[in-house]
Amino acid sequence: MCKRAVEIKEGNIISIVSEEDWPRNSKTGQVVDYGEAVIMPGLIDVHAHLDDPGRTEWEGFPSGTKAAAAGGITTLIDMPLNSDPSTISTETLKLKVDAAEKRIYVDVGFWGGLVPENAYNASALEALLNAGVLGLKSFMCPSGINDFPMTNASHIKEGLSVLARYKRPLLVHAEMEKGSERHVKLEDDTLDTRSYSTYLKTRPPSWEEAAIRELLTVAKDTRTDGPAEGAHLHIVHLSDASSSLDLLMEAKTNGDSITVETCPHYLAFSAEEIPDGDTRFKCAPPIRDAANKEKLWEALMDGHIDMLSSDHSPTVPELKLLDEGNFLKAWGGISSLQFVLPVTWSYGRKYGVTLEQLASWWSERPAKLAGQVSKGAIAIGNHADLVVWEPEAEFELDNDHPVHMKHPSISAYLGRRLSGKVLATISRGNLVYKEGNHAPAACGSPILAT
Ligand SMILES: NC(=O)N[C@H]1NC(=O)NC1=O
Ligand SMILES: [Zn+2]
Ligand SMILES: [Zn+2]
Repeated sequence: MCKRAVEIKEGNIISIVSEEDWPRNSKTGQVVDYGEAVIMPGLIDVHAHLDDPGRTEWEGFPSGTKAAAAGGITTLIDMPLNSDPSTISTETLKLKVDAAEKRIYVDVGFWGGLVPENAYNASALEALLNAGVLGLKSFMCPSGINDFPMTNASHIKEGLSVLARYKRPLLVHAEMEKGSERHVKLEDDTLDTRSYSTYLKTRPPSWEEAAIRELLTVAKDTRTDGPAEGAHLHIVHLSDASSSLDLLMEAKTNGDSITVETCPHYLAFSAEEIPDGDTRFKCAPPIRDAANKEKLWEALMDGHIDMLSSDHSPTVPELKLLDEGNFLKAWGGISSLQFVLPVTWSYGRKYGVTLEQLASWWSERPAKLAGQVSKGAIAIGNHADLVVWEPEAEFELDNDHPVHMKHPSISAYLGRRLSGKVLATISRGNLVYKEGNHAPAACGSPILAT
């Protein structure tokens, strides 16, 4: 690894100086020497639920962005659901932006929701895009949130045709309920609801495969000279590394404008090790078996999975039903925002993950997806969004570890030993986090597309 100095002025990177050139380039400004630590582009998490406004007892902009800053994330894009109301109109976007104002420690952009109510209303979607959402998000199965109903392929086709004019993406939660393929009947009262395998059987890989197969009937519109050229489809949180992934690889070969993310929890955990009743691990799609996890790593290392995101989807501890341990009734969602960098690094080392790959999965490609041309790389002219961290420093994620998310107790990572300690996080030149402390003021900026 080479030694470099990054020179920052007014929030931007103005030069990158090599070690030999330091003396000649010595400047009058403040110099901070981070010694042997690694300086990488700040992470960009394109998939986080901060639940603000309306469900701030679940998370919130201040706690969520403090956790992000402590984890080296300098930008996050907030999902349109789990807040109340959902972000599906210009009015509800305004509520988001107002709620973020002066309460965020890193930059925050917003996805808008594509729902049946607005899907056939091009002018409503245009208004939402004009108001600054970076793209849209929809579900192909029930979302768990009443004012965020699911979409079908025809809604998605309509959405893509509007997005094409804005060159912005549609993110899709790709699971489609196939009743006949549920391997358990939910009304069966002999089910062992504390057993993870019971839950796993309720959402088989065929649900992901069915959704992706359906999506690909409209994804071809995004090809060059297709009716939705300029639009882009992005599959969120892929868990199934078999047929679903094969379909996506084929679509890419055919020229569809399509990318896919997976999340650290699918790369760190496997079904076999999830204890009975431990609903901290419940998410959708579910964490699958160890063989699937190996295949996900292979696909990530081979470049078939494009990027990573947290899908940080917290709730209040009561709704995780940890006492009862009922996997069928507990809230589905993993709490992870602060830990994604050390988790990806710690669990990825045995696969030979490099720092360059981390920067590609967590910064460069997410920036491209979210249309952030001034972010995602340490380059002259870019925002000075940086994480300084020590890959070799190990720490125990025990009760003494400072955790900034609103409900640390529901995180499946608690109790793990991780390597990779964030020393400092710099967002647009501001030191937003340093060794356990945050900047006194919440100086992140809301990001609106123009
Ligand atoms: N509504 C919501 O956040 N759902 C998320 N939770 C989860 O585990 N998967 C999701 O899509
Ligand atoms: Zn989802
Ligand atoms: Zn999500």
